[in-house]
Amino acid sequence: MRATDFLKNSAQGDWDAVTDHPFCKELANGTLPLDKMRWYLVQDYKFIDEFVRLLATAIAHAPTLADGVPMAQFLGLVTSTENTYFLRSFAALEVSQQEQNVSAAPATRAFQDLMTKARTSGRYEQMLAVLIVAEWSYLTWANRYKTYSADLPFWYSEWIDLHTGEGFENVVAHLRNQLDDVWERLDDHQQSKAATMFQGALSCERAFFDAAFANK
Ligand SMILES: Cc1ncc(CN)c(N)n1
Repeated sequence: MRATDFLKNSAQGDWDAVTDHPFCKELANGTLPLDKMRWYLVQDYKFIDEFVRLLATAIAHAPTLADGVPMAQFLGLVTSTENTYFLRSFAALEVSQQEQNVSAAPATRAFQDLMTKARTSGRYEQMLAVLIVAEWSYLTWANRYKTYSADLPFWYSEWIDLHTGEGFENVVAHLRNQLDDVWERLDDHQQSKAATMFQGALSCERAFFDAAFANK
């Protein structure tokens, strides 16, 4: 079995909760209350700040240029198309700079701390474990909803678009292949640390959606 399938299976309850969350269902059918989306966008932009640092560090730890290039291209997308999606959504939903400047919520802080831990671990497999959870879980939920209605507002529809499609499928496949490849060369201790990082990230994803759905 692939290491990444083994890791997912080891946290199936959280995986199912994240990839079939009511927050995503309401986002996709356009019934998500705008205040919940505003909360999510403000807090997720804080998530992105630390995510970009983690991805950049993983690129620096990639064994070869060929291993790093797909991640570098993805970093380019996150810091261009995805970044402007946030800025356009803040403007359209009238989220002022002051509202964007609120502190990170506990669920956001916990996720930032986990990403910082992975980033400063010096261990490629731990960085990959967090990146894989973040992108594979989003690909899985977003794939459920890619045939959304044509009148869905862009702040909902483009969030699905950013997490579906061939390019994003390839990013997730690449990240998974990277971890699957290094896994067999890790000792038990290193595998266990990476598994803890994977499970911790999934638990953070679940808490983040729960907090956004409860709007707190
Ligand atoms: C919390 C969270 N997790 C994952 C993603 C995927 N890009 C995100 N934007 N935010």
